[in-house]
Amino acid sequence: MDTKKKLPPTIIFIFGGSGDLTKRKLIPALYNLYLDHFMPEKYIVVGIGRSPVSDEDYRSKLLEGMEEFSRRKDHNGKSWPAFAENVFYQSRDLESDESYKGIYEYIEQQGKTWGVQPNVMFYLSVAPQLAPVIATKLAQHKICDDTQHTRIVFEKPFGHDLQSAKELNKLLDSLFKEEQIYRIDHYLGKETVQNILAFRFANALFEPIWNNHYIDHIQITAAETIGVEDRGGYYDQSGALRDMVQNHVLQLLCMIAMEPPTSFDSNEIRNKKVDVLSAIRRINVEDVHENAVRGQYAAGWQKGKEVPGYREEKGVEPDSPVETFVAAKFFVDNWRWKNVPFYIRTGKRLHEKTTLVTIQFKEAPHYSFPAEAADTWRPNRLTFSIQPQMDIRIRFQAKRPGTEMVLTPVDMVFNYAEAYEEQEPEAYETLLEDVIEGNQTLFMRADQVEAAWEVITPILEAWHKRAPVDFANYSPDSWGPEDAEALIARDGHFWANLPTNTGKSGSHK
Ligand SMILES: NC(=O)C1=CN([C@@H]2O[C@H](COP(=O)(O)OP(=O)(O)OC[C@H]3O[C@@H](n4cnc5c(N)ncnc54)[C@H](OP(=O)(O)O)[C@@H]3O)[C@@H](O)[C@H]2O)C=CC1
Ligand SMILES: O=C1O[C@H](COP(=O)(O)O)[C@@H](O)[C@H](O)[C@H]1O
Repeated sequence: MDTKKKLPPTIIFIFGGSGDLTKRKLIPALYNLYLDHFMPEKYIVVGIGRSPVSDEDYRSKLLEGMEEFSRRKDHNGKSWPAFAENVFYQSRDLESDESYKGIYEYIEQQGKTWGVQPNVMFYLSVAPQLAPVIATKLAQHKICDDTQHTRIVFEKPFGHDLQSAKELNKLLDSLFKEEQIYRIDHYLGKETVQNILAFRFANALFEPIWNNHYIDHIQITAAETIGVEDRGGYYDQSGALRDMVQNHVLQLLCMIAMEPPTSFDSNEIRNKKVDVLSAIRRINVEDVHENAVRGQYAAGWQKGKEVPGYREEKGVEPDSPVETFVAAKFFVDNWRWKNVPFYIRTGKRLHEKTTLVTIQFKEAPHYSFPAEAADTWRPNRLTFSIQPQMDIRIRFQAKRPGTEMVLTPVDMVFNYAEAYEEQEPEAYETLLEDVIEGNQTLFMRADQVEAAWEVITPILEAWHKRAPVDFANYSPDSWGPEDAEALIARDGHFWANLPTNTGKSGSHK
């Protein structure tokens, strides 16, 4: 069978088709979907930007680096040239009405050629300030009507703060149906993130202990080694709290903390996540310094390479107060999670690229072993290693081989690469496939976005009021500022990293 599902003919407009995200993520994802037979039989991809580029040059530019980003080489008779035949470029200014007349006519014409009204996806891969302009013009020109035929995809950031997110949601609500709107959080498309739900809700084993009776605390780490690269202009208006915590980190928290859904219906899942976000205790602005820490990377060395400090990056103000690191402590005020701290940290130019969710269980209630047997006794720990290492591991005590009773912590590991031959899809592949098929489960609903903004608003306010202290306060290749260690150490814990013997069962520090 050539296509897994019979999908209607589809036109995919990528607004911002000449941009970075399109080249690095969107086109490789669409190409991989095509290779895997997940694209509709009839499709057209139209990149739109202002730069004048011919179709041929556009395709050549997209192909540069494709080897690096595409998972697979040509197979099953499918190839880049055959895919690219249906990829076009149009030079249009998306602030001008003329452009939308042209887009309208293009869709009409293509519908006639195919003999059917096509599904149309508009992917807004443009700067966020263009989003309301484009949405308004799409509606004014009756291009994005309120039928299921048209879908509109919004990249992050969705709003700059609670107020602007509300305004954008209000505008979109006045123009489109919620079923047409896809707000992307690419972490939700990651295979290992989706597997948190499978792990929790497809297995009966863990649910009875998934609560404050057995869980001591939870940690979420989303660490990156890169700096802001060429996105300094954007990042300096954003910072780590907006860029990572408001969306990706809080969504991970929701996956861990949500109640079991009654079905896999997209609204049911999203309702359960909104419940978590609404239950997160709002930190008083005056108490933010006790619950949240910020940092900014200094100049220094990383993996043998000299790297600039944040304030020396292109597009960044030389006295920028913007944070490149955040650590915070949250509580989810409900029956399940009462008094269980959720520690989160994220930052750039850290020691390792790693995204980890760690569930730390409480200590065994009674040590029946002799004290000398258990000097490295550790409480049980479950770790979801999201990336780049992809595994789920459970730490437990085992007897070390020998005549003496000596206990050491070991890991039982489920490793994706060892368990499955198939290569996992990139997040954008999963998400684009869902938009093509009209499945909103992995996309943010309006109330979800607003609830997440509400969680971070007190921190934004407190940091806006108080000048940052001691910036730049952490070195490249470190784990962030010392205050982040203090935040968790005050509660008698320390940040968890993956054991160095990653991927194999073995002893655990
Ligand atoms: N790049 C990344 O890694 C990530 C990006 N994002 C988000 O994705 C979006 C796009 O980011 P990115 O690709 O990096 O941005 P770029 O700056 O690389 O690209 C912006 C695109 O917008 C086009 N554009 C700008 N103004 C107009 C206009 N008036 N009319 C038509 N086209 C216009 C540009 O075309 P031209 O220059 O030809 O006019 C270009 O194609 C942003 O919202 C960003 O926050 C989210 C996560 C990661
Ligand atoms: O959304 C964003 O995510 C990336 C990190 O994504 P990952 O999939 O590589 O973990 C981050 O670098 C970027 O600043 C942020 O906008």
